Parts: sequence; structure tokens; C-alpha cells
Amino acid sequence: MNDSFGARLRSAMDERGPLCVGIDPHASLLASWGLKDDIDGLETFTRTVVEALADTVAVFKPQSAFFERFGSRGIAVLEQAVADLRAAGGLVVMDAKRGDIGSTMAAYAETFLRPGSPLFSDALTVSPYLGYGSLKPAVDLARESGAGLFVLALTSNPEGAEVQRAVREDGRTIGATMLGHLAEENAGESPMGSFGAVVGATLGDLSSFELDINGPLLAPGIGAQGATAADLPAVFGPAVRNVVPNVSRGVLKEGPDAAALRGAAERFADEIRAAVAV
Ligand SMILES: O=c1ccn([C@@H]2O[C@H](COP(=O)(O)O)[C@@H](O)[C@H]2O)c(=O)[nH]1
Repeated sequence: MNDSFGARLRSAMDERGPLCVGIDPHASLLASWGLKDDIDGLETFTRTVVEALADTVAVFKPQSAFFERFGSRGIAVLEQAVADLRAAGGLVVMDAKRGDIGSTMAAYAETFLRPGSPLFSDALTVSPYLGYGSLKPAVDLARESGAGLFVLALTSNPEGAEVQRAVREDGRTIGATMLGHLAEENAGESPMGSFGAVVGATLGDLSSFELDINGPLLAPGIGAQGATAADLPAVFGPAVRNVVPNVSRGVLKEGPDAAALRGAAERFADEIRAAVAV
């Protein structure tokens, strides 16, 4: 890969729009699609989403947890989905939220960020709560591989504030500190850097945070968690141009009909485009 993740993401957003569709095969969704909560149900669900959306949506975010719960066969379904999505021109952000001491983080990085690895993805979500520096092996390998990271900074769930809004001795919150680290990683990059933050679309006015990190902001929370596309400008301000809004259940609940899935993704994409253009 010649281009960095940030460059590939900017092109994909320009060509296909900024929507990220999450692939979260909840047991309740398998049931509502008339599928069994087993490996065949998982495989049919995943293949249906991939076939319906892979050639039109810019970014996909498979939620690893829903595949891991089926063990090695679930991981095989995830591997196939990653390969098929990427072959169709979609970018894959693996939502595995890995985080550990550096020596173990290096192994997670090899799993998701080393080209040729079965789960190699365009980007990986990571947790910095063992200290931002513990992510260094992933940062280094992402740079080498042309991949990206999304670091949990201000998550969409209300419980996140206990940690992320805690104030350090220097007066900065933990969330702001993570955003600061990412701005340093992305300094000087064009059209934007490859080191993004996860910032929930549910969080209301974030003008007290420096969201302009010259990198992407992955924004979950639209749809099932109650945020809407129309909320994006008020939440993100001028940084909205770098926002990649994620919708998982809001799209997936329209399946299994492929046209209905495509219709839902198009509606969200149109709403986002309209909101971001204001
Ligand atoms: O702060 C965060 C970080 C990650 N997520 C993940 O995004 C999707 C959201 O799914 P919806 O069905 O659209 O609510 C899911 O995979 C979460 O694990 C998040 O919601 N918030």
C-alpha cells in the first residue's frame, strides 16, 4: 500500500461519503432476520451485509466481539468479511478495542496491522487506558504498514465520562490528553493523518475540546444510541469535516432484504451529507 490510511480514508469519504456501517451481528438481529444464533446464521448475516453494501459504503466497522463469541469459526467468518470488503474497495476499521502493556500490544498490532496477517485491517480501534505510550507498537506498525488507529478518547456511552473527563494535575482531562497525543501523531500530514479518535456523536457540545487533530474522528452513536446526523455540526463544530459517523443497528435492523439495507445506508448517508454541508 502506497498511500497512508489517512489519505485513503479521505479519498473514500470524497468518493462514497463519510458513512461507516458497523457490522454487529447481535443475537437479536440474527433472530429478527429469521436466522439461527449459530455459525451458519452468522455467516449468512455477514455475507448479506457485505454483498449489499461493500461497493457503495466508504467504511465498515466489524465489531469483533460478535464474531469472537463463535470461536475459531466466527473468526473465519470475520476474516472472509474483511477480505471481501477490502476487495470491493471498502475500508475496514476493525473494532476490537485492543489495549495492553507494550509487549503484548505488539502482538495485537501484528494481528491487525501487519499486511498479510489474516485479520489485517485498514485501521484498528485501541484503548489507551494502560497509558497512551503503551500503544507505541501499534502506532509504529500502523505507520510502517500504511494502516491507521482509532483511539478511544470520548466514548459514546455515559459511563465513559468517569474516566475520560477526569482531570489531571495539569488541569487537562484524560480525553483532551488523548486528543493532544493524536494531534502530535498527525502533525504535518496531508490530507490528514492516520491516527484518529473515537468521539461519540451522543455527547452534545464538545467545544471545550480541541477536536481538530488533523485526523479522523470516528463517531458512533447515531441510530440505536439516540444521536442523529443532524446533531453532528453542534457536537463537532468545524472538525465535522473529518468525522466518520458510524451506524450499526440503525442500518442492520432493515435486513435481511439487500435493497432495504442499501436504502437504509443511503438514507443515513444523505442525512449525514446534508448535515455536514451546512
Ligand atoms: O464510544 C464508542 C465506541 C465504540 N462503539 C461501538 O460502535 C458500535 C455502535 O453500534 P450501534 O448499533 O450503532 O449503537 C458498536 O459496535 C459499539 O461497540 C460505540 O458504540 N461507542
